[in-house]
Amino acid sequence: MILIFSTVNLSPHFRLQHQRHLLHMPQAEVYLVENFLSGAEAELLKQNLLNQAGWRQEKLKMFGKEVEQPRLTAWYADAGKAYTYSGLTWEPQPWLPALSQLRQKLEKTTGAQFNSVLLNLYRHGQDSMGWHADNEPELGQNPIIASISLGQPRVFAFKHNQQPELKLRLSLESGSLLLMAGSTQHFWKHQLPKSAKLMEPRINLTFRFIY
Ligand SMILES: O=C(O)CCC(=O)C(=O)O
Ligand SMILES: [Fe+2]
Repeated sequence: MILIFSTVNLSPHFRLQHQRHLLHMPQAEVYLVENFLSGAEAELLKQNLLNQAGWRQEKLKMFGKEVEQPRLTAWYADAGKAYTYSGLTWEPQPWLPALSQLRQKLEKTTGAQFNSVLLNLYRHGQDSMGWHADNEPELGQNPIIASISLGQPRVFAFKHNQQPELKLRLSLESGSLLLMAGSTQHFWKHQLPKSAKLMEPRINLTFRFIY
């Protein structure tokens, strides 16, 4: 089988400029751009999205019981792109102007294309996301996931699927861009753990390309 994903390649320029692969992550291609947005831009965007995004509290079926997801979510995408995630199928909302602008900036910086964005709102330290890989079939073989963080810095963790000693924790600061590419989703899982500390809200945006 030949898979061609030419439209979503990262530009060589981005690869060179942001050569900082996170330390010791074999079989992954991960980049961190700490100041993708300035502090002021990130704060403005956070307020805008807190007020304007169509936040929803989704329920999931776990062992036959309905439980609320420990975060709020919103999903924006080009028309006709539905997405199945954790057993839920999302019908996209049309892009907010602030999100279109951010997509343009991201596409210009990375050379990759994105047609959807999942927003997560972690209201406080008890909101979280469990271990998973972004490996749904509609994301293609080696997806490029661009993750932008706004507001409260939170710990983000990676662990390797087969080698438990390979793990890494980093703090995702407001305005940062974490980019996962290549074979990352095949070999690593990631999570956003709960924190016992008192925490302000954080918004995370993961831009994706849905086939
Ligand atoms: O909030 C984060 O930083 C992670 C979000 C995430 O992993 C996802 O939406 O798939
Ligand atoms: Fe993820």
